[in-house]
Amino acid sequence: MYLSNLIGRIVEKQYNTYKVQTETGVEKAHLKGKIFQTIKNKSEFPCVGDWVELNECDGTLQITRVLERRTQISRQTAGNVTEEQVIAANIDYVAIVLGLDGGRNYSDRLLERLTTVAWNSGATPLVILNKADLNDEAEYVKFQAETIAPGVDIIVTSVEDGTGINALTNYLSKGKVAVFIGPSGVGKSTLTNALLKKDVQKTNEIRRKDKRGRHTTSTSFMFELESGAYIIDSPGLREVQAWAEEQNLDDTFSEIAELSQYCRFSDCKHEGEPGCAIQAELERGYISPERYDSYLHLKKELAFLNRRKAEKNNNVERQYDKQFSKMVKREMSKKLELKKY
Ligand SMILES: Nc1nc2c(ncn2[C@@H]2O[C@H](COP(=O)(O)OP(=O)(O)OP(=O)(O)O)[C@@H](O)[C@H]2O)c(=O)[nH]1
Ligand SMILES: [Zn+2]
Repeated sequence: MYLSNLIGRIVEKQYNTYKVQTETGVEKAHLKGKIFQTIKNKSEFPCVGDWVELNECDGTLQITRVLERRTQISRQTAGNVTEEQVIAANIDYVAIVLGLDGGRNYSDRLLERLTTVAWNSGATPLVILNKADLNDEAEYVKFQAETIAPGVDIIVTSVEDGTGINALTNYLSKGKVAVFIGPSGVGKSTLTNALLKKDVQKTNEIRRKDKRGRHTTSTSFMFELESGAYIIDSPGLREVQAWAEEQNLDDTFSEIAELSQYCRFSDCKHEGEPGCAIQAELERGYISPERYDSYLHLKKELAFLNRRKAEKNNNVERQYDKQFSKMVKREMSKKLELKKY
């Protein structure tokens, strides 16, 4: 039997093996060889959350096409290559989880960085300040975080005593997809388990498998909650390296973006130019020096990333140029040879 143009959604990815949710259930699927001819870079490979077209041939499913993504969260490929790797697609919320238990589990700078990555995804960023039971000043940290991530909803939670779990559940209605990002140990898996309720056992099994092979596994999952919402858990999202555009900084640092229209020069870099509105507000104390430094730092980091991206594109173009000139030479020499006769 041969069926074509079935539609499914990828719910699990391990290297190049996929599991796809179709109308009839979850099934294994492979990439159709032909798809490699149309894929130009790593970011176009199907990932968890992608809607795909499938062919069924003798009981095996083949992924033939990835449908256009509404949103996507990416990171930089590990190592020195500047390449975008999409980790999850068609997500509605990027939930940035931070811990209120002190140490490295919360910092304004980390929040700025992760908010920038979240804005770049096209999904709605959401901040979860977890472990409220371990901090008497949770509401104060929330207040502070609101100034660091303007325009982003912030939920204070504790899996320990149940604080905020209902508030979080309100976002996760039928069909919505959320991914948790944040440093290790802030409670991402614990939160997932709390949201899953009935299916705790199942997650634990999966988590154990995941934990055992943390360094070797690359399995990403999409879990369905009772409400019909989904949560994506991916090792790739645990150590998210910034992959964003400079313009995403305007969302993260919206007050700086707004103020910069009052700078004397329209291309003001806010680094000591005369008539700089940012500098003026910095002196008045409206913008903190730490936030200003963080802004410049992230801006430089993203500019660097963009330069490397551009260089890479140039290299690709140069390669095409080389191939083209080789082809021209070949054609020319053919013509010359023809002339000889
Ligand atoms: N007191 C308290 N402890 C919590 C809370 N949430 C999680 N924990 C504990 O924090 C520890 C780390 O939680 P995990 O869920 O493994 O953290 P994670 O973010 O998934 O960490 P990685 O899997 O390494 O990325 C565990 O011992 C949890 O029991 C909370 O709200 N309150
Ligand atoms: Zn300026």
